[in-house]
Amino acid sequence: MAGWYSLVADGWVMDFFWTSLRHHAMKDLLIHTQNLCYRYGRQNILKGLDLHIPKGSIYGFLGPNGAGKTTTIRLLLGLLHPTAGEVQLFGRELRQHRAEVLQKVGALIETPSLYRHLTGTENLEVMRRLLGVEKKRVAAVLEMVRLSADAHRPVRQYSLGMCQRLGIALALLSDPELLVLDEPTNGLDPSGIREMRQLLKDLNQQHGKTIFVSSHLLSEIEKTVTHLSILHQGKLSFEGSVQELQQVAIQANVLELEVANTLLARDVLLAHGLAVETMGGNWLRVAVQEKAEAAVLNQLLVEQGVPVTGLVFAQQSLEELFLSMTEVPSVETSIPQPLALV
Ligand SMILES: Nc1ncnc2c1ncn2[C@@H]1O[C@H](COP(=O)(O)OP(=O)(O)OP(=O)(O)O)[C@@H](O)[C@H]1O
Repeated sequence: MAGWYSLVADGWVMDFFWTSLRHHAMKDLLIHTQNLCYRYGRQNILKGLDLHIPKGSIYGFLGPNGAGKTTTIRLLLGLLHPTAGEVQLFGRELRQHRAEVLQKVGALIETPSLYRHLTGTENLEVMRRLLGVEKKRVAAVLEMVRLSADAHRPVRQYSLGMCQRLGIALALLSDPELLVLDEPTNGLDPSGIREMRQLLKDLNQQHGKTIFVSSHLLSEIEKTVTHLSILHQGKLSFEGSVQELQQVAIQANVLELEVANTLLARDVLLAHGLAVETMGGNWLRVAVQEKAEAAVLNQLLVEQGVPVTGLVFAQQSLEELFLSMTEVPSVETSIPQPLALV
């Protein structure tokens, strides 16, 4: 039986939940990667990513620090070349149509490069001239990121959240259809994070922007995104809608058992190939696929001389599911072990 971690590793999630995006009409995908691979020297960072970012979505790209999010974004923007696989933007292969497709993309990678002695307006004006866009875009993008009131203050007086919003305003100057944002909430306080979430929703819903946003925290973007993928050790462990991820969490039942002898119970369960986590007191956690397995496990433990004194189902939160998909599992391995002698 698969545990909640091996459930993902076994491809169970892929088989049952990677459906809606894979079958999205290709013309509706603003970003599509196939078997995207990247290596720094001998280190394989990305091992065959198939990303599907639908037009009109806010797509969260999740993974812990060092997972390869920035590397992926650099590949999407043509700043790095894949060691294998390809990137399509707006249905066209990036390498062959680079200039044409990238003019429809605005990007913010990590912290924006800003002239701190210049005002918000002046920073935008410098970029506006470089891009050759209309003068009225400056006021328009300041309004979009809600910086109009602070536009004439020098950037050195801006908070980190204001700097991030000015960075997004810079990315919006050319009126791109697609915004690519690398961890825009990094380092922001809770109110800055809330403002950023609202800004992304407004840009999506009121201004029609498709947004690809990376983050290492599900909780920061869970309520904002329409679709998401989870990057783990160079591969995607999930891609789909938020509702589909919730379905995975619901189906990944976790059974909590109170037993008289946790060491013996643990050995019995491990010997049957189950993923077991020791909790406080006399409690153990076991991942099961169906609720009916509770009765089977109860009987098994009793037969092996371990009375079960408590039995509760705990549903995984999305955050727990995300952690189980991206961390080295805290559960003990499900390698079968010999039964301990009573
Ligand atoms: N120029 C480089 N040369 C060698 N290795 C690199 C280089 N840039 C990144 N790496 C490595 O590639 C891996 C992925 O890095 P990347 O910055 O893409 O991850 P990330 O998911 O964006 O992480 P973070 O959230 O910490 O920025 C890391 O192990 C990193 O050390």
